[in-house]
Amino acid sequence: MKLQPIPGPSLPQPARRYDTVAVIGAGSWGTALAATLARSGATARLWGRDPAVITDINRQRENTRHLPGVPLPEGLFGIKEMRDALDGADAALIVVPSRSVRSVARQVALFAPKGMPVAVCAKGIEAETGLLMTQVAEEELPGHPVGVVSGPTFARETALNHPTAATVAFAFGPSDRINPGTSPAVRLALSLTTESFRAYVSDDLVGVEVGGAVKNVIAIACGMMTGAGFAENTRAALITRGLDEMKQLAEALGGRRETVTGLSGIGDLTLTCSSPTSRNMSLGFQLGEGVPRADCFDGKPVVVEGEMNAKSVTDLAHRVGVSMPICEAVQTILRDGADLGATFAALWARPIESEPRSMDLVFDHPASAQAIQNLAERIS
Ligand SMILES: NC(=O)C1=CN([C@@H]2O[C@H](COP(=O)(O)OP(=O)(O)OC[C@H]3O[C@@H](n4cnc5c(N)ncnc54)[C@H](OP(=O)(O)O)[C@@H]3O)[C@@H](O)[C@H]2O)C=CC1
Ligand SMILES: O=C(CO)COP(=O)(O)O
Repeated sequence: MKLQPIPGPSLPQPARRYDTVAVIGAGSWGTALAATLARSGATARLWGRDPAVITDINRQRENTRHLPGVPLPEGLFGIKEMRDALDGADAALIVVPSRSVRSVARQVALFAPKGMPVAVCAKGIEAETGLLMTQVAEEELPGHPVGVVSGPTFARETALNHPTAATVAFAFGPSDRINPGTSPAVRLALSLTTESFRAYVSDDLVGVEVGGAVKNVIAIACGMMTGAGFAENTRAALITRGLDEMKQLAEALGGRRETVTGLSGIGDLTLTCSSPTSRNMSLGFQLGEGVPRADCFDGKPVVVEGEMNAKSVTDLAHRVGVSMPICEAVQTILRDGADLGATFAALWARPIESEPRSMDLVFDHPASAQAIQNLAERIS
């Protein structure tokens, strides 16, 4: 008698990294991610809009404009034409400032074959629409799985191979649940894994992205109060209450609370609020010291996402009925020109609230106008 194979459940397939990844945006973070991909054994095609930067990357093995002093590994190739970067690639990362994500995703759609996974690595919310970055990319890239890479990752440290961890999030469809090894999240996480870069996988895009957008605004607040001369108590209060604002917004938009306590939430919030390496913290610090905006960073243009996103974050919070008083304070100072000292004094003098918010208790207290005035003077 001849034995027939018994049909059974298909075995999960092993995970395989992407061999070739296009990195669209040759700034500091795009270069650091391309270096990580190349170190993990993938071919990293790094596209930038400025041919001089690309020439430097290929000739000097260094991005002298955005990441000077960091040697770039083999396997990383600077590419001048976006079409060439995307042609035959297995996946793409979009790594430009949030305000440019829509226009860049539109260009990517011209050259990326349908089905190619695209991860957005910018941190922000679109000003005009209130959409998260992956929602913007999804509008421009129909037919592509769209995800996000986010976490506590200063570009220079990542590029210098310091131990670093981040989250890669894509939606998991039914086939991804049966075969997670073939899902874009797992494959991209593998493609980024090196001896020093550790990637976690998630399916909560909203939770991950809200963390990245809100932490920058809170970091500006921390910088402002540090620059004004206050210290650790103040910063810890802002980080903790900032985390609460992040959590409320993420949940209101359908994200998960536990994502906010992960790398892309509290991880990135702590990093960004703790170090002058952060451009957001640093802007806040200079403003807190009284430096006029035009003179911050010695007048050089610097990407400060929290400054660009304070309004989009608070507008979105209004729309979904979430109270975000710290983000609101930053927004009023940056965008409406409110006085920094008076705004923070008013923030501190708000009615007594419950922690957790779910107790839903609010009590007025007799903070006199004089007390608020006193604190405002100490801050200014
Ligand atoms: N730096 C970091 O540590 C990290 C940054 N991020 C996020 O990454 C995103 C990018 O920031 P980052 O790399 O730091 O910024 P950088 O200022 O270092 O680089 C920005 C890059 O984007 C390019 N760019 C801007 N607009 C366009 C456009 N319309 N088309 C094509 N290219 C464009 C710039 O080109 P050009 O040089 O020609 O102006 C530059 O190469 C931000 O959202 C940031 O929050 C996330 C994690 C870590
Ligand atoms: O997002 C970052 C680290 O995770 C970079 O922070 P800054 O943009 O404030 O420098």
